[in-house]
Amino acid sequence: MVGERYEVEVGPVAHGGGHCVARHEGRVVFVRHALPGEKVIAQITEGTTASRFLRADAVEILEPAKDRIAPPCPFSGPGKCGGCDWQHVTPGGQRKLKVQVLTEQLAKLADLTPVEAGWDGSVEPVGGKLPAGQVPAWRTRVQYAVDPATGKVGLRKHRSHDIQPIDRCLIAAEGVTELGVEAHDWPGVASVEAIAASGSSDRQVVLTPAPGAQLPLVELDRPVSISRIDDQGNFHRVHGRTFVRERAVGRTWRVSNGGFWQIHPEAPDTLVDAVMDGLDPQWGENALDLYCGVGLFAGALADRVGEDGAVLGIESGKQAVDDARHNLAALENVRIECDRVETLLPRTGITATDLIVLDPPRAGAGRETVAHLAGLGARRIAYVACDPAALARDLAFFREGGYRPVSLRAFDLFPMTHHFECVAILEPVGGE
Ligand SMILES: C[S@@+](CC[C@H](N)C(=O)[O-])C[C@H]1O[C@@H](n2cnc3c(N)ncnc32)[C@H](O)[C@@H]1O
Repeated sequence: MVGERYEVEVGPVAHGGGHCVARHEGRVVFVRHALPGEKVIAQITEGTTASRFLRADAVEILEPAKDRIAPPCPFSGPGKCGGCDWQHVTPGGQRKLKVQVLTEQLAKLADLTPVEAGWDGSVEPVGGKLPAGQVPAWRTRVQYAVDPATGKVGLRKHRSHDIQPIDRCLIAAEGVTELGVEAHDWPGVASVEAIAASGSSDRQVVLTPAPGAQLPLVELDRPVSISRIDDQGNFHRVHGRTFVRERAVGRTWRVSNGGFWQIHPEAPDTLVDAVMDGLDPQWGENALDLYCGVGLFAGALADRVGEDGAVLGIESGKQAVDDARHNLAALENVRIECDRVETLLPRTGITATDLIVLDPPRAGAGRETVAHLAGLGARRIAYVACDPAALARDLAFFREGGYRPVSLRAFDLFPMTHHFECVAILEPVGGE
């Protein structure tokens, strides 16, 4: 089957892999590099005659959609780099696809229309609208793979360990490009993560050595800190600092190796603004910041609830907790606990709070955690989500707990890919 080609009519975009749904002889085919409404030649990339569904790449476009453009990136296309899904789509067209995905996930998993979710049905562009064919350079963290045969970096192909060699990533932030990682040889290295902090000149590379190899001497085009990851996933300083300083929401944030920080430079301010607008924290209120990372939302909440209020952050990453405590050390009304939310919440003894922010990983918070949160009687809850399916599932659980979304916003914080970020504000059903 793999390698066979069929003419198909392309149906709607599907959640998750940057692909659209088509059918061949009754069987679903997930087609990448296609757009809804197109007629294409799809070449099968995965599946057998026994598979429930097939995967394919659109290798020839017979009838193009009006949102199709020539991919500006030479490394994008069938069988090439798996990093971007939608280089072949206008910026507006990409946001339309994201709108369709969110609409479908809300309907399917939460039984909500956009209006019922408090959503205006748009995915908001971030950082200004760009004309078709121009690519925003937004990725402040890029994970390169190294080809062991050549020592040159590249990016992984879609659903593959194979590497597409590259000499430039168009979505990489200027600070990452300036490091010149692509121009160097990396013998003995399995992967290179390049980080360019926003609002500071901190630059860092994190190297994963190939098994049994010695790290090479690294000389890049500008000063850079270097760390390495051992085979247990622990970070070690090689040169310079083991953290970068990011600037956002009026503060400087220490983010150590392995700690979470939003990749788009405008994401922290965009998301904090959306959460604070939605929650409208009042002086003296108590708030929870769950899955708090290095303390982004906790800091903003603490400023607003003031010394009469209190904020508790919970985060499971030990290094992120150290960073959060360091970043917010000047705020006496903030406490950060290191544990898993689902483990710690039932043990905190907290039975009520005014406000909750939760920003869980892709899997979402899940039924039990949501049920616990719904029992705390919060006036408002802000749910920050990087996966629309997990958001929709958790919104359905919140409904069981007596909460409904009163507003939902979606932000195009990962242009050229199928990813986007949402902020939902929930209130108890029945109001105040
Ligand atoms: C999407 S990030 C959000 C971080 C932070 N709110 C921010 O915007 O910078 C999710 C965070 O949750 C943490 N995490 C993952 N699973 C967790 C769990 N079960 N309990 C607590 N924290 C968890 C991760 O380490 C990560 O820092």
